[in-house]
Amino acid sequence: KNISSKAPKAAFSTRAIHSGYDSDTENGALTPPIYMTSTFAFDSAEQGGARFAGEEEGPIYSRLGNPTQSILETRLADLEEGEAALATASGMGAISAAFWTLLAAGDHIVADKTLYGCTFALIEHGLKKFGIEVSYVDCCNVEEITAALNENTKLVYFESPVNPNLRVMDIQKISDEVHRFNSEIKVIVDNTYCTPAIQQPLMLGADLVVHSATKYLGGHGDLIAGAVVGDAETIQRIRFEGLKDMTGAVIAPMTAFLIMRGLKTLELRMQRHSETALIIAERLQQHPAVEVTYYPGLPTDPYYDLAKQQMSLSGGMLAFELKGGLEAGKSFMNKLQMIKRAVSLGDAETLCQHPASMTHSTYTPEQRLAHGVSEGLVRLSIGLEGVEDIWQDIERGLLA
Ligand SMILES: C/C=C(/N=C/c1c(COP(=O)(O)O)cnc(C)c1O)C(=O)O
Repeated sequence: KNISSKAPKAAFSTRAIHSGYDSDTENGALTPPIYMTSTFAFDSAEQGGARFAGEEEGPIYSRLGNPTQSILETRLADLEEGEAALATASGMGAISAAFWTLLAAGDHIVADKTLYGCTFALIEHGLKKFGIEVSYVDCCNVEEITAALNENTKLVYFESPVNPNLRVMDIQKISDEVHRFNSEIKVIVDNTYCTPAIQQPLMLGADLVVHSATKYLGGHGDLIAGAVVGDAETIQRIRFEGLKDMTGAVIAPMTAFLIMRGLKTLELRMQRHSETALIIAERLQQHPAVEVTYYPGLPTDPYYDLAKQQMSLSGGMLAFELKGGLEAGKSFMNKLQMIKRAVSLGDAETLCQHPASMTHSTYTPEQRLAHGVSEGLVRLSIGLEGVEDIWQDIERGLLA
């Protein structure tokens, strides 16, 4: 049962646990069954035809949809305050399915200058190859966005906070200004760093939200998945064009089940990640070996006020630079013992990586300079371990 449909809206954590699933329909099973099937039998030839024609509801084939996946999609749409959601095999599957569905040769998009490395690569080595124009701007400055809009602009795309440098954008202001110019332009926000537990871009005027569900939504470093959330019509188009035919980036039923398991503790985990990250950020900021610390929860952070306004918590991601630059950063990383040197983020385990040579190595050094990914930056995904254990590992690295 979608609890929220009966009473006044249930709490976020209640909906994260229950929304979209009714055990009465599944022999009382407390948790959603995993439909490990590639295809579904029809009662008759006519029923099969009716389902393909969209005249009758019901499953057809697991690339077009699967009951376990559908429960997850209902839940994600509920949590992000969208009409519908599409779960995909990866975050890049979600982003590419959206781009390929919504764009055609000759179209123009505006994107923030700093994007996750593979999103940047999708634009540079994918969209551009098919005649799509891109303007990279600093989306923290709304005037730069509106100045870049033209009659061919179809999408405005950004992450907030940004991976890896934690710049924050004013989602409401951007959405208002872009839609004032042309209400047909879709504002797409990558909400991976926050999750709906912290920030709901659709409530701030955005048209679509994308996620790497690999990260906080799954929350346990044990899957790769993605999601797009938005209005029913657009999600339907992305499902039946970008997903079904163009990317085939279909989510596995087992993965959908694991994400629903992760969602049950999402609010709890984001609270703990945020609480610990703030303590670590404050200590880093005060440490003599640290040049600069980026964390929107620090009162001294340039994005502190805006983050306070549009994010309920400050999240578990932070980044910093050491006074000795890149070499010191690498030496720091190589001294870590409990903290893992690994890309990805949002796991119970604290992870540390070097964007310039890892997640953002798709940018050339010149591009990194222009797009705001500095060579010495170290990124931390603060996990759920004890804060003193995390700090002890970090401090050991800093003493090096
Ligand atoms: C190794 C991966 C990292 N990130 C990924 C990512 C994706 C892409 O998501 P899949 O990896 O395709 O699920 C989309 N959007 C954002 C803001 C991301 O950070 C990483 O940064 O460490």
